[in-house]
Amino acid sequence: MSDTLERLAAVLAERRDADPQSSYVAQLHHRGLNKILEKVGEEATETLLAAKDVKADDEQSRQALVGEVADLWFHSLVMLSHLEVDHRAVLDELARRFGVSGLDEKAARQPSP
Ligand SMILES: N=c1c2ncn([C@@H]3O[C@H](COP(=O)(O)OP(=O)(O)OP(=O)(O)O)[C@@H](O)[C@H]3O)c2ncn1[C@@H]1O[C@H](COP(=O)(O)O)[C@@H](O)[C@H]1O
Repeated sequence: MSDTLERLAAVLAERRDADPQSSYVAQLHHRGLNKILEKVGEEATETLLAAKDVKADDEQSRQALVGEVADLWFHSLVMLSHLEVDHRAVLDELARRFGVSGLDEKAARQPSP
């Protein structure tokens, strides 16, 4: 997965200066942050709707969710690239959190009564 992310992130970076007529990603960069955020929001909503439709014995509904999450991850990567935030910082943050229980992390954040 990480290799695919690396390769995709490299393409997204190249597209920052590409011709919007010939590339969807260049078109998004050209249209600007608001358009990119609109797409992220749209894909997040489509992900929620697809997730609600998943049925255990229905492979088609599971694949539909996979497709929507791929759209969401893709547009989130375009957003990071547009803002020049290195996607590896997100991977590093997940690695930093690895093994730290969400419950323990939350308890450490809350002031004791
Ligand atoms: N992974 C993707 C990818 N996933 C989804 N999409 C596009 O994202 C869009 C999804 O938006 P919608 O379904 O809402 O489609 P739409 O209604 O046409 O979108 P809007 O008119 O609202 O903008 C579609 O056009 C998809 O083709 C992607 N476009 C590109 N990539 C990757 O990015 C690379 C560079 O793409 P280009 O910049 O187009 O060469 C490609 O080689 C791929 O690896």
